[in-house]
Amino acid sequence: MESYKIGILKGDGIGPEIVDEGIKVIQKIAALNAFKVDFIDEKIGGDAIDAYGVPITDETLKVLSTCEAILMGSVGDPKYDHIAPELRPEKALLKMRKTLGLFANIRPARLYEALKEHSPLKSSILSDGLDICVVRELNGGIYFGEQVESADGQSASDLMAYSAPEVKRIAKIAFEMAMTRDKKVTSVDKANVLASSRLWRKTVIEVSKDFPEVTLEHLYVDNAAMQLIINPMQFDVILTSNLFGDILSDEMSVLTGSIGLLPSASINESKLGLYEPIHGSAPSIAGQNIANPIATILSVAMMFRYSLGRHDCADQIENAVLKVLNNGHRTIDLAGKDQKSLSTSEIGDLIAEAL
Ligand SMILES: NC(=O)c1ccc[n+]([C@@H]2O[C@H](COP(=O)([O-])OP(=O)(O)OC[C@H]3O[C@@H](n4cnc5c(N)ncnc54)[C@H](O)[C@@H]3O)[C@@H](O)[C@H]2O)c1
Ligand SMILES: CC(C)[C@H](C(=O)O)[C@@H](O)C(=O)O
Ligand SMILES: [Mg+2]
Repeated sequence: MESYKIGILKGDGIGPEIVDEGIKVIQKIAALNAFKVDFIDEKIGGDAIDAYGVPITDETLKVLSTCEAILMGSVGDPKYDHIAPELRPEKALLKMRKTLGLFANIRPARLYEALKEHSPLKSSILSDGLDICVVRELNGGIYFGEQVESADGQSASDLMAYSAPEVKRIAKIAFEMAMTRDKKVTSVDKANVLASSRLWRKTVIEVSKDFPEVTLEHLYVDNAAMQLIINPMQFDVILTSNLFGDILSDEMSVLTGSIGLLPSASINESKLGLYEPIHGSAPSIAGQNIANPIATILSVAMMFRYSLGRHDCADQIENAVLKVLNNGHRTIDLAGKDQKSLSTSEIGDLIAEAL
């Protein structure tokens, strides 16, 4: 019997609740398609700090590197806001992304017909639905540049640096993605101000020559943030750097109705992938069984598509999510004022049943 080894990182806040629903869906899919899954539970973030004193251990990273894919919930909690920067829960995520070489962060956003009224945008702006894929560079830029804090605590700096090979490899992913979609890439930078963005733009233009069928446009990030609101239909693939991609993807999630819906894949050269919702640990709703698990469940679908090569299972999961939404089932982030909301686990049950 075919079998897959999947690393599980529940993490902090709503992480354990939403990952449990992801596991529920994997178990049902495995039963339906007659394959076996070995779940390897590891700790990350505050959960690891409490157990081991560090947000991720080298042993955990080693174990994860032997998996075919990793499913993560989220990390972070205000209670760790004042510990040393190297020990923060978020540092674990950055270390894992870097150590495992997960340089390509794919963040698709789709507005489902059933959720149209949940988008803050007028229906005239969203006439044909919305289907955008952000391809975010995840191993470089300001997240990994030199950080300096003066001894007197009066100045600090973060370096935003990119090399041409780093830009090239993520640009290639974006153009390849565009070839499977509407053949348009919008590269977002700040080339009117930043040297690293000028290198970014020059390199993206070079890579575009290998993809003559793809239309390439460039936008400055400030304008891109505005264009996402006034004319989101113009976008197909958005190619951008680590920081800009982080910000624009949260903005984009709102257009689809809720940040609780958006999945992500972070992939390396050998297709090992980390799959996680784009949102965080949502501390204020943690432990109440009310978080939306759909972003996590759609991340599981991406796992089957990108790391496990099981497009059939990915389609099955995406169709089940669609069915549940079309039947009007909602967690509290999407329930109307007079509408009954379902819990995290009830939505997970319904999706598993709909498979
Ligand atoms: N990948 C990650 O693990 C990740 C991503 C972003 C933020 N964080 C961390 O999470 C913590 C909280 O950060 P934040 O508040 O800025 O962002 P957040 O994404 O956790 O929450 C933003 C808002 O969205 C809501 N929300 C998020 N996910 C939801 C879901 N599934 N269902 C319903 N509502 C949801 C929250 O309640 C909150 O109102 C911080 O420690 C931050 O560093 C972690
Ligand atoms: C928690 C944080 C390090 C992370 C990021 O900035 O990449 C998060 O916001 C995300 O979007 O995955
Ligand atoms: Mg983010």
